[in-house]
Amino acid sequence: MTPTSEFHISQQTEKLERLWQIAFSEGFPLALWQLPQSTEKQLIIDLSGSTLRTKTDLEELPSGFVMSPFQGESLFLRGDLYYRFDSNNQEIEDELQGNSLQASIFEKKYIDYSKPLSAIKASKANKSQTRKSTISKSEQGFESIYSESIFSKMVSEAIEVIEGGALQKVVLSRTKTHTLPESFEVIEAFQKLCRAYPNAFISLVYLPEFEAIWLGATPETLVSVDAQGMFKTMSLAGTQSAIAENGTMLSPNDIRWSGKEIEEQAFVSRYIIECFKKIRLREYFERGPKTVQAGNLMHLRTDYKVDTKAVNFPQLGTVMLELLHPTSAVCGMPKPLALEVIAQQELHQREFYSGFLGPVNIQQESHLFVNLRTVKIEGSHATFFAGCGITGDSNPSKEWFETEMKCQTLMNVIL
Ligand SMILES: C=C(O[C@H]1C=CC=C(C(=O)O)[C@@H]1O)C(=O)O
Repeated sequence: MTPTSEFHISQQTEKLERLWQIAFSEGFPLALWQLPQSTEKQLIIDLSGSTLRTKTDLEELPSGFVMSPFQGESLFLRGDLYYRFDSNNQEIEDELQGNSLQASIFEKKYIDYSKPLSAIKASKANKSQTRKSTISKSEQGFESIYSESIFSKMVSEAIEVIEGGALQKVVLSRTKTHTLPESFEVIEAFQKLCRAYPNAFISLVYLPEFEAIWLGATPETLVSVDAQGMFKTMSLAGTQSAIAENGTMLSPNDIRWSGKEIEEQAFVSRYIIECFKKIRLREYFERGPKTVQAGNLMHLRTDYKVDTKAVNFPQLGTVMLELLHPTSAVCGMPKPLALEVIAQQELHQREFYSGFLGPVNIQQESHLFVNLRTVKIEGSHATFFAGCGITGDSNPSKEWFETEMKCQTLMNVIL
């Protein structure tokens, strides 16, 4: 190998990290992700200077990345620059790249390979140090507005509403904030999640206007439409640990579900079928429920599929997205009352937790996921979000423990 090609290879493996650091310090919104069961990482950088707020219309939007809060308008990150990297972080350069001129202008302007990556990281650390001072004081370790007794009281009050008869299910959530270790690096954390959870959608999104980075490993597809026009969604609910008491990993066949968990997941399936009924769509394929593993957890999942070409319904993705979100995997049934109970009971704003996110119109595909198993990073603080489905048969301390396990999915890997 010649010294020049060695230099090229080291440039290539560092490129992902350099692009992230540069876009972050210059204040460009950007998103990095790995689709489930793929080893390819994709990155887009929005150079427009302001993030667009828009309805997620899959027929109208150009290539980009959608980040939607639980309630309110979605943000759209334009894919001005688009990169793909293989499992060794080597850039994949082929005809799909499509923006080579803009990319080379950007890279010439901002990337200085004579400056070691460590120096760029150090200047970035100084920036986030400045941000840190704007965040409320925190003890070392962890803090939360929720204690087990506060959360259990919320769950008990929700059960009382359910017993009153008007509400069938509600998903209540909580947060938990930690100080990040000194050695914490977002790209490294992202890579760790990619390795730990190959079946999840792993994402890292920087939103300068919120001064926050969102990192996540969600197991739940909300709406996906592939290049062949195949629409997919899923009903995911019911949670158990995937780890036995002796510390060994369980297999899905070892799991037995209680009536409460079966009912909780059936509510989500029924909700999806109601959405199909609203648009008089009968030609959907349904498979499940089956037990699936999501990292340290097991869930019950039913998959739904529609061939939009066969039913001549190209806008199905957009129409279903509008009907589905928020599903009763994150909200409840009936939806309006569940939203009221969430607003009354929860002490935090959900922000982007339990919203949806994902690439839109990239290589003629759109893949939107429910933003679960997610953490918001602001300066040196990480806020974890987790929720659980409450039905009439819920037990408050079990629900607390369930949210604890859901926070662990990310905490185990990044803290
Ligand atoms: C609301 C969350 O999970 C949903 C998805 C799977 C299982 C769930 C449950 O068992 O409650 C939730 O519906 C979360 O992870 O914060």
